[in-house]
Amino acid sequence: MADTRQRARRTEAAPSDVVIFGPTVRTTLAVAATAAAGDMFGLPAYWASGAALVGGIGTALADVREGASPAALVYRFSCWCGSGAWLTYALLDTPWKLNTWAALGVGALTAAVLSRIPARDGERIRAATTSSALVLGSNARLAQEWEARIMRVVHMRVRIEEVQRWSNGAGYSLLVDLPSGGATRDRLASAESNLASDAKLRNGCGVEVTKGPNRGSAWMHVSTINLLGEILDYPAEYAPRSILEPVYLGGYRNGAPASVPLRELAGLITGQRGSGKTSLLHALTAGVGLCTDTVVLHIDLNGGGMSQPWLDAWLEGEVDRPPLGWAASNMDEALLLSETMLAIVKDRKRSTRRIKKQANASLLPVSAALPYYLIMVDESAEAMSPTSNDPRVAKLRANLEEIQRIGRNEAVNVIFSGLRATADVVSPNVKKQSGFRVGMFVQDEEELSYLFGWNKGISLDDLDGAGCGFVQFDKDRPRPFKAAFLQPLQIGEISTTISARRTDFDPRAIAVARALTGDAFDTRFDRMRADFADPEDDDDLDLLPLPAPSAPGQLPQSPLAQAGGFPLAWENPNSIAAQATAPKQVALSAGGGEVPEVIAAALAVLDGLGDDRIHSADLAIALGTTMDKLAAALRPFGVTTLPNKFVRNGKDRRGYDRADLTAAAERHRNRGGQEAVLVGAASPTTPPSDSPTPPLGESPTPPTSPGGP
Ligand SMILES: Nc1ncnc2c1ncn2[C@@H]1O[C@H](COP(=O)(O)OP(=O)(O)OP(=O)(O)O)[C@@H](O)[C@H]1O
Repeated sequence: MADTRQRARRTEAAPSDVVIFGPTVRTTLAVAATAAAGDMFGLPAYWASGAALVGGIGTALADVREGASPAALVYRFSCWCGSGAWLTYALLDTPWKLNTWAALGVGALTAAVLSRIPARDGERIRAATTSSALVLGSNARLAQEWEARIMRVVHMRVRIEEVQRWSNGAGYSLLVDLPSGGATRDRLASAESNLASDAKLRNGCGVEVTKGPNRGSAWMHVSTINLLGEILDYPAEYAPRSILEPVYLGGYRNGAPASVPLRELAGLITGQRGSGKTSLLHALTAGVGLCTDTVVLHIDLNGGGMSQPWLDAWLEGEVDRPPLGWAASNMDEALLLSETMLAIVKDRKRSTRRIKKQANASLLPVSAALPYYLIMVDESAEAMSPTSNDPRVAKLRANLEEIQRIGRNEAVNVIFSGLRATADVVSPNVKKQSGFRVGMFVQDEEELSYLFGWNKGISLDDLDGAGCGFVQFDKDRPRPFKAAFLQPLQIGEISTTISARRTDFDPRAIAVARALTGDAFDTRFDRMRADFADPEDDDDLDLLPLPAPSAPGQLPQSPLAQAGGFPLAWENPNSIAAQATAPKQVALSAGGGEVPEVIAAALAVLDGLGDDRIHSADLAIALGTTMDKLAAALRPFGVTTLPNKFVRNGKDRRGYDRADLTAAAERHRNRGGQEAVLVGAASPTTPPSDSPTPPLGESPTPPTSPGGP
């Protein structure tokens, strides 16, 4: 179909005979007229040779600059030499002889016949463009400009076969035909950065070279508007899917979705602190968790930050089970998890032979009844460091590496995430086994080289701060991308969706786990609850400072919008308009005065929403705290969640009622702030009643910037 279209365009654009022969006839008449006039006025013959030589050299230089093909260059130079030679001869003798005019006629005919050679140069570029006359002109110019640029920078005489403008307006792609003689795509790719600088692209924009339709061709993607500086919201569309489909990570510069085929590819994610690794792990947890044939397991030995937001709704009793099949936040639990999963992989190798045979598949067919397990390991240094002296670390590392090595077919996969790809964080084996690699933003280009190898031509200038990175699949070149961003409120939403519909460990895996661990497998959720829940008896909770809601001016502004209303243009992987899921911005109503700050803030949130009820998760997010802490802060004032769930935004959950909050404020006023005094007395850190209380979520010292420019 595409071929047919292209052929049709070529036919449309083919120059007519009039177009080809016209210039030849005009040039011949001009040469004849010059000869006649020169003869009449006695013009010396050397003027003719000199003018022809200068004209020939000038045309050849212009052709080289514009990247004309060698054949076209030789043709045009020969035309100048032929005309010059004839004119010189005619002026030396006389043009008024039959043989002399006949020689000019033969020369003109030869030139006309061969004139298709240079015409083909323009033809192929015109053929590559769309039918719009306006676009045709600019695309042809663009093609010529890049042919000349590649000649100048890479010394390759390429042909641009096709120009495709991106529908989001942020750049274009060029189909490059490499010259014969063994020129490789890699040579072109290694000059990506040089080409971007020659083209004077804006900061954050760049050139990317990817595979073309054959080995002698390449696609060159040129971004002219920096989409990586934009926030890309995770799509608010949670339809059930399968791990056999690629999992959505974010977007490439041209707005196309960046997705990873995780059924068979193990992964490694690196990036300095604050680069957006955890956010990317959230996107992966969401993408894999929403599949109906998967179970996600987390290991995070550095405080469990990766798992916490996913477990909050379950810890608050909003759902009956966690969205994660297992989450380990300490070494003992991680060891138990890794040993269990290793035993499951080994058992699957034996027990699933018949299933594979029946399905006539070499790869284990996964389903809700026989799920795929993904183990995600955050902060790998704690879990995996080959230089650690702790024998438990060595054991955990050995287990996870073995699972990664042998678990592909059996559908048990591992993704590691760490600060660096150096041997002190992950062993070289993990790097080798990981067919899916991500290098998030770093300050030092060397860090990317540890992961992707040296001399890959990738440059930090291609990235634009936290959330940006390079992604590589197998041996493909690393490509810049922007990870999709999940706000805590959206994690809460997705976690309840996953909890409600995810599959569970298959019966055979449960039997293996029980045989290995005894009760420990069945009681893992109890331990998770103990590890991840907030302490119940924290008397300071009601004194938590209230958050200062961000004013709209503090929200990140789209540079595209600033630049003149250019529409934000990330393609939605599900072709469904993504909805922004940022927490609602609310203004604190005045009059906290005698009313406890937490009650005043909750009422302000309801005012902002224009509603009388709010789900606990939504209120906690709006106040920048957890549901546990919020419940504990409201309890002393007699405010608890309503006994029954209610529906908001299509979700049926528990939450708070405005009437309870107003009644609490009233009671508090009438009692002269008695509850606060009682609660506050428990803590020596209680501020005096007349000192201004900092807002909930705001720390006494301002948090430092998360790194990255
Ligand atoms: N995809 C993204 N889009 C926009 N901003 C992002 C994105 N990812 C991260 N950020 C910003 O960067 C901050 C740090 O992100 P994150 O916590 O994921 O980094 P990290 O690499 O895991 O850091 P650490 O190692 O310290 O935990 C976030 O709070 C957010 O402000």
